[in-house]
Amino acid sequence: MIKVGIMGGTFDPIHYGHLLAAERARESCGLDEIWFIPSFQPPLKENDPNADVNARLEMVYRAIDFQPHFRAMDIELERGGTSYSIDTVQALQELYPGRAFSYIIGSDRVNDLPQWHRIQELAEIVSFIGVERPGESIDVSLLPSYIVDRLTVVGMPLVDISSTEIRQRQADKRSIRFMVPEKVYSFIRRNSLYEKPE
Ligand SMILES: Nc1ncnc2c1ncn2[C@@H]1O[C@H](COP(=O)(O)OP(=O)(O)OP(=O)(O)O)[C@@H](O)[C@H]1O
Ligand SMILES: O=C(O)c1ccc[n+]([C@@H]2O[C@H](COP(=O)([O-])O)[C@@H](O)[C@H]2O)c1
Repeated sequence: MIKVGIMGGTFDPIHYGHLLAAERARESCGLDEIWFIPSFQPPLKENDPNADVNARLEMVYRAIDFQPHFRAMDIELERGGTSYSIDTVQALQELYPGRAFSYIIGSDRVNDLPQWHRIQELAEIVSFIGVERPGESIDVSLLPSYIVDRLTVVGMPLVDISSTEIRQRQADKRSIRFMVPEKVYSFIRRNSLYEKPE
């Protein structure tokens, strides 16, 4: 079985927190590949993404350029609608047999796993790899056993970067350099993403 880690996200924009989470999950869990999958419409977020789908996908491509184990997939962007993970994983299983899928998620998303759509079915077909991020610790005592049994928490240095902060900094004309890979930085700047209208 080829072991695939799914790194799903809004990626509005992708940043070093996402990339390090994916790399540490790959190393700790012996994953063969990481598939970055931008959501069309993230299920539990109140606001719509700011940048359009093409820009978010392009930034993912730029961020993972030349990384041998990383690839990007537009399956959720093509499907449209709310990007439920159960739909994505079921489609991937049909399209790519012979793979074992794990879902890589930060601590904020680990804690809200019980609210995910058809979570019991999802937990039967994927395992979860959790990474800590600042602001919210993984609390397994609050999770049902069908999730805890399928969850591996891997270590990573806390990276205090969020896409929200990057968008806010860009709107305020503060620096976002070194929060994102250089090729993402130049794309954001060249296309004036996240800037406030004058
Ligand atoms: N700094 C980080 N460290 C570890 N995991 C992260 C980090 N930032 C995001 N993640 C995880 O990556 C996945 C996708 O995150 P997402 O694209 O929503 O980024 P975000 O920075 O949380 O965005 P926003 O600030 O817009 O909510 C989620 O599972 C999230 O928990
Ligand atoms: O399927 C769900 O109900 C569900 C609920 C919340 C998040 N997810 C997925 O988790 C990933 C991270 O979500 P987000 O909102 O932090 O960008 C992304 O792939 C989402 O589609 C999925």
